[in-house]
Amino acid sequence: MVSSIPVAGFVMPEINPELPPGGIYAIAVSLLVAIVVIDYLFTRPRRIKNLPAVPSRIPVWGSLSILFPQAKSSKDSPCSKFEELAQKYGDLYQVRLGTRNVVVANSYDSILRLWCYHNIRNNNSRPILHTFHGILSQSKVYTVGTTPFGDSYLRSRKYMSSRLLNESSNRKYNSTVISDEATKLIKSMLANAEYGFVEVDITRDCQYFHLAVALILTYGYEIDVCGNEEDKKLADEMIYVENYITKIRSHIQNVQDYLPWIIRPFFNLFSSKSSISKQLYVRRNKYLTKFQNFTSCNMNGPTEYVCRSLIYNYFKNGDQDKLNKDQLGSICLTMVSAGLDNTPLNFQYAMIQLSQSPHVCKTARLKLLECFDNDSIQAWDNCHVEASCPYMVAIVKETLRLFTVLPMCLPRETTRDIVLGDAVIPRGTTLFMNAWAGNHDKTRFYKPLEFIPERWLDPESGLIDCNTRHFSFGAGSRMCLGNNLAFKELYVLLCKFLLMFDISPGPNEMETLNPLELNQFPESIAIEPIELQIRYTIRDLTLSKYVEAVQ
Ligand code: HEM
Repeated sequence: MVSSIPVAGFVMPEINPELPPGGIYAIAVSLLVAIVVIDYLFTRPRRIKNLPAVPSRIPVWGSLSILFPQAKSSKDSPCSKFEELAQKYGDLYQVRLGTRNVVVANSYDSILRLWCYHNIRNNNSRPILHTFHGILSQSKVYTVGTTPFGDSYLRSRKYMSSRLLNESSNRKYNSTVISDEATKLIKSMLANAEYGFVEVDITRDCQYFHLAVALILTYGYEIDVCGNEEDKKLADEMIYVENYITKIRSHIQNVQDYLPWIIRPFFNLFSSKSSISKQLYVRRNKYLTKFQNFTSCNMNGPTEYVCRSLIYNYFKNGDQDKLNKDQLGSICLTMVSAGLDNTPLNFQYAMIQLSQSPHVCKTARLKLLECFDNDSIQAWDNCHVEASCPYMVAIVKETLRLFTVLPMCLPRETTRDIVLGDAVIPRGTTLFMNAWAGNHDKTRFYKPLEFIPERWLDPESGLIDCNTRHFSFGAGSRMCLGNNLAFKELYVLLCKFLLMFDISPGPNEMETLNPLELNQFPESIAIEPIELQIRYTIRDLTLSKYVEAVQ
C-alpha cells in the first residue's frame, strides 16, 4: 500500500511496512521462481541419459541432505543412505548433489564395472573440492591421493611406487623395518603387563608403530615414543593434526563443496574450518620441516636408516630431474598422513573380532606355526619375510573387508567418457564408490556382517582364492598405493600378537561388532570405533623371555 507525504514541493511515496499477506507471497513466489530459473540456466547439472536417477526436487540443493545434516547414528551415515537408495533405483544410479551430478556404485559388480575392466584408465582423476583444495591446502602441495590426474600426479605416484613401496628390494627392507617396530610395540606391552596380561585399546600404540615405520622409510628418522618424552609429544602432535585434517577435508561432510561458489561464503561464515585449517597447516609444516632438516643434516654421516631413506636417496642420486621439490613434498606428506589412522583402526578392529573368536585364534596359531616347523621363535623372527600363512592372510583380508575403514572410499573424476550399456557417463563426472556396500554385498559374501576368514580360502587347496576381492583399498588405476605396506604391517602385527598373546575381551561389554554401529563419528570419512579395551595375556613364556632380550 503506498501513501503520499508532501516534501518541499514534491510528493514522496511512502512504503507501508505492513505488507498485505498477498505481497509477502508475491515476493516469496518471485524469489522461488528466480531461484528455479537461475538453477535451470546455470547451476543444474546435466543428467545422464539411460542411467537411473534419484529425483531431485529441490533446486540448487538436489539430494544434498544425504550428506547433511550431520549423521547421528549408523543409519544416517552416507554409505547407509546411498545403499538404501539403491534398493529403489538399482545398484548404479546418478544423484544430484548441489551443482554436481554424482554417479554412485553400490554393489560388488557395479564397482568392478565402473572402476576396473575397460574403464580402468577412464576414471583416474580426483575432483577438485573447494574445502580441501581451496581452503585447506593453502600451500597447494597435496597428498598423492588428492592430486588431480596429470603429469605431476603420474611422476609422484611412479616415484613413490618404485623408490619406496613396491619394488621387491624396498618391499624386503620395509618388511624388516615393520618387523623391528612390531617387536618394539610388543616389548612395551610386555613391560606393562601385570599379572601376565595387559588390557588396552591398541589403536594409539599402533599409530606410534605406523608412524615409526613411515618416518624411518621416508627420512631415516627413528622416533622413540617409549624412551623420549619429546618424541612422544611430537608423535601425539602429528597424530592429532593429521586426524583433524582428515576429518575436515572429507568429501562426504562438506556440503559447501557441492554448492554454487556464490553461496559458499555463507557456509564459511558459520564454520571455523578456515581458521582452524590455517593453524593446522602451520603445525604440520613445522614437523615436516623438522624431518627434512634432520635428513639434510645427516647427509654426510648417515646412519643405516638414513642411508636407506627416500629423502637421502633422492639427493644422493640427483633425482631432481625425475621429481621436483613440490612433488617430493607431496610424497612426504602422503607418507606421514596416509595409513596413520587406517592401518591402526583396522588392527584394533581385528583385535575386537579375535577377542570374540577363540576358534579363529586357535586355528590361526596352529596354521602359522605349521609354516615354521612348530617353532614359535623361528615364526617370530621370520614371519615378516613372506606372507606364507594363507590363514593369516585370510584374517587380514576379512578384517579389511568387514571393517571397510573408508566406507565411501575416495571420490574419483572421469577423465574420458565411460560407456555403460546405453548410458554414456561424460568426462568430468564425479564418481562415488560405496565400498561399504560392495564389501557387504550379499550376492558375493555369505553372511556379510560375520567375521569368516575361511571365505577367502579355496576349500580344496587351502590357499587364498584369488577370484574374490574387497574394495577397502579402492580399485583400479588409483587404488591405494600403500596397500602392500599396510597389508604387511597388519600381517606382521597379527602374527606376532597371536604368537605372543591370548586375545580375549577386556572390561568393556561389546553390544555389537558391526563397524558402523561401533563408529564414534558416523558422518566422518573413516570409521573410528569407540574406545574398547582388549585383554592380551602372555601365552608363551619362552617366547616372551626371548623377545624381552631382543635389542
Ligand atoms: C589399511 C590401511 C589403508 C587403507 C584402508 C587405505 C585405503 C585407501 C583408499 C580407499 C584409497 C583410495 C583408492 C581409490 O580411489 O581407488 C587410498 C589411496 C591411497 N593410499 Fe591408502 N590406505 C591405507 C594405507 C595407506 C598407506 C600406509 C599408504 C602410504 C604409505 C597409502 C597411500 C595411498 C596413496 C598414495 C593413495 C592414492 C593413490 C592414488 O590416488 O593414486 N595408503 N588408500
